[in-house]
Amino acid sequence: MSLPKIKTVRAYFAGGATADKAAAGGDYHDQGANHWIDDHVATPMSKYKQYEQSRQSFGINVLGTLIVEVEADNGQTGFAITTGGEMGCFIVEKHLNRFLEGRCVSDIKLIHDQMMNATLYYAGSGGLVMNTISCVDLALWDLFGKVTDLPVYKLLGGAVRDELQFYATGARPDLAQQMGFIGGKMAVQWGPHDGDEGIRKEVARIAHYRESCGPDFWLMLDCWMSQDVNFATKLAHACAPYNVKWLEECLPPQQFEGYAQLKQQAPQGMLITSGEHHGTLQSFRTLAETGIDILQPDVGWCGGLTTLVEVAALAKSRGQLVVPHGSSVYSHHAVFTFTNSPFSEFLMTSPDCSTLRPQFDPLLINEPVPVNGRMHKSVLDKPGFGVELNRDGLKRPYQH
Ligand SMILES: C[C@H](O)[C@H](O)[C@@H](O)[C@@H](O)C(=O)O
Ligand SMILES: [Mg+2]
Repeated sequence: MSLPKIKTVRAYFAGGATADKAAAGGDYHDQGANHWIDDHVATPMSKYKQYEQSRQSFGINVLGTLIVEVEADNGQTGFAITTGGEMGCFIVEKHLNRFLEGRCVSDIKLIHDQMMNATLYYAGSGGLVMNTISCVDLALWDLFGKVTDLPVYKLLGGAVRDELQFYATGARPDLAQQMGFIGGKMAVQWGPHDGDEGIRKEVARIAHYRESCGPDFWLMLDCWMSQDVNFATKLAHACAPYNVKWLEECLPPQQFEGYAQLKQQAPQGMLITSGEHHGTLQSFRTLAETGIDILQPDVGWCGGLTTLVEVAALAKSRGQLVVPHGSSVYSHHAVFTFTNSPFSEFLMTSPDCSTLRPQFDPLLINEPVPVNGRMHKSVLDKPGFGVELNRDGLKRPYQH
């Protein structure tokens, strides 16, 4: 089978700080008003009163969505979206394009290695540049699937299970349970600056949902880098009587020693997890060595599908789980092929968690959502990642 070459790459953005209104999509924090995802979620900025109520107030949604489209010389195209916006467009069109154009559509790993090494001098181990590289990598996998007429999960070696089960992230674990999810993860709302009263408030909320959801429904807390080891340890022990399954991302990404300490100090049986804001295989190796239980890379932020596959193998070698941060079809295809990913995340993007809105709505056409908390592999049986791009309102700020 002679494969086409890559003719060009184009980068667009939607939403973000230069847009006149919230646009959601890949930057799913870029929501309108009165949305659970921006309602007093604890963050490292919460100690500053003016930034305590809303993450948008400190700029969580300034980047907006980056859309990368790769066109082959036979006219077929692949695309992907992530958090990255206009600045990501510059990196794609003015730097990364040189590693793609002229290459065979199957040269995904070579292109990935060159993008990672060529940006080392300004990328560090995560953030905008890693998001951008991830988006290019995902677009290349989508194109490869379109050209070979295969879904990405089959390109990766095929499914190890017929059905995937999901927990839901949102403000209403009770509604998630009614929708058939296996668990509900809530965003922590209080942090170290709130002291023991903050812990009491978190525990009261957990106690309420334990009461309404019964003894076995999974309840988790997502701490979004907002804590220190002492607060996280105290919160973990205070929540233990309510069978909280895991505490997630208690500390900033670089505090590897803190994660190791927290894992040691956490109650027996409670899982400690992190990873969504880590990038590069090397960072995940260091994170895995802290001994935490679940690695949670975001495939649109960690280095792409090429990196996610490597992280999953690393975790598997250590008996650790890899449960990617919610990233819709971009992680579903991978998770179906990982033996150490027994479940995955569905992130509620409806404002009150009462409906199953696709995570990257409105940018992905035919974006699937779990039915009764599950998804059969056949849902993904379309070429590439199986979604099409809604081009309304996209802007291409740079050409090359
Ligand atoms: C709910 C959390 O605060 C984040 O908004 C969420 O995107 C992420 O941490 C998650 O695990 O879903
Ligand atoms: Mg999280």
